[in-house]
Amino acid sequence: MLDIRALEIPDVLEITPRKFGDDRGFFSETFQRDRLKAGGVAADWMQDNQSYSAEAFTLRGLHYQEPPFAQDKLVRVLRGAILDVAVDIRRGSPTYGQWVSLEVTADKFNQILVPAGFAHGFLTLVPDTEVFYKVSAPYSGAHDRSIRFDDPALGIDWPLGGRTPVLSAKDEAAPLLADVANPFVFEGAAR
Ligand SMILES: Cc1cn([C@H]2C[C@H](O)[C@@H](COP(=O)(O)OP(=O)(O)O[C@H]3O[C@@H](C)C(=O)[C@@H](O)[C@H]3O)O2)c(=O)[nH]c1=O
Repeated sequence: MLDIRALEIPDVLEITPRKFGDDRGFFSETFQRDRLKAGGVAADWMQDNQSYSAEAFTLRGLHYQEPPFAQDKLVRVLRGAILDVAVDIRRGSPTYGQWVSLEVTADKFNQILVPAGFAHGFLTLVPDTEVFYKVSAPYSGAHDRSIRFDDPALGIDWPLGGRTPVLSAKDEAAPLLADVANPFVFEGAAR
């Protein structure tokens, strides 16, 4: 069993797998291909990624890979909590340049599905946060792109409370959406 909920941009989904609790703890099928497929999420999952961020207010993003290495991403949190953000960068999309966010946490046990054609990033809300995600295409450094997390054209409301986030050198130097090569074109809603 799987709870699937469309977010404000309906190609972005919150997915919550069933959790079976008992005296020992719990059990859950955190990924089940056919059940996801039945819910409209048919990706050829290719690679699993895990990242650990030591500090709260670590911001990774906004990232995407250009075709033919564009990735759907299915993101969950093993430890800690993040605010996950997806930005629609599909030219011609009715929601082009708009973003959605979702708190994804180990406690909520939820996941977010971010399709290809979206730039993706997250902010850790607590220290020692571990994120685990499946992607539908392998990593290609030559196709990897970043957009500035604070691009004024996007106006993402990161809950930083005036703090400067911990960023990689790559993300620190990232260009604005208007200045990146962006080959994505809207071809209708994914589901
Ligand atoms: C993403 C990735 C990175 N790497 C290497 C490249 C680099 O030396 C090191 C760290 O890479 P990054 O700084 O890009 O890691 P990070 O900033 O965590 O990048 C990730 O951010 C989130 C928001 C995403 O959406 C992911 O797709 C990915 O872009 O790991 C791989 O070998 N395979 C991969 O799939």
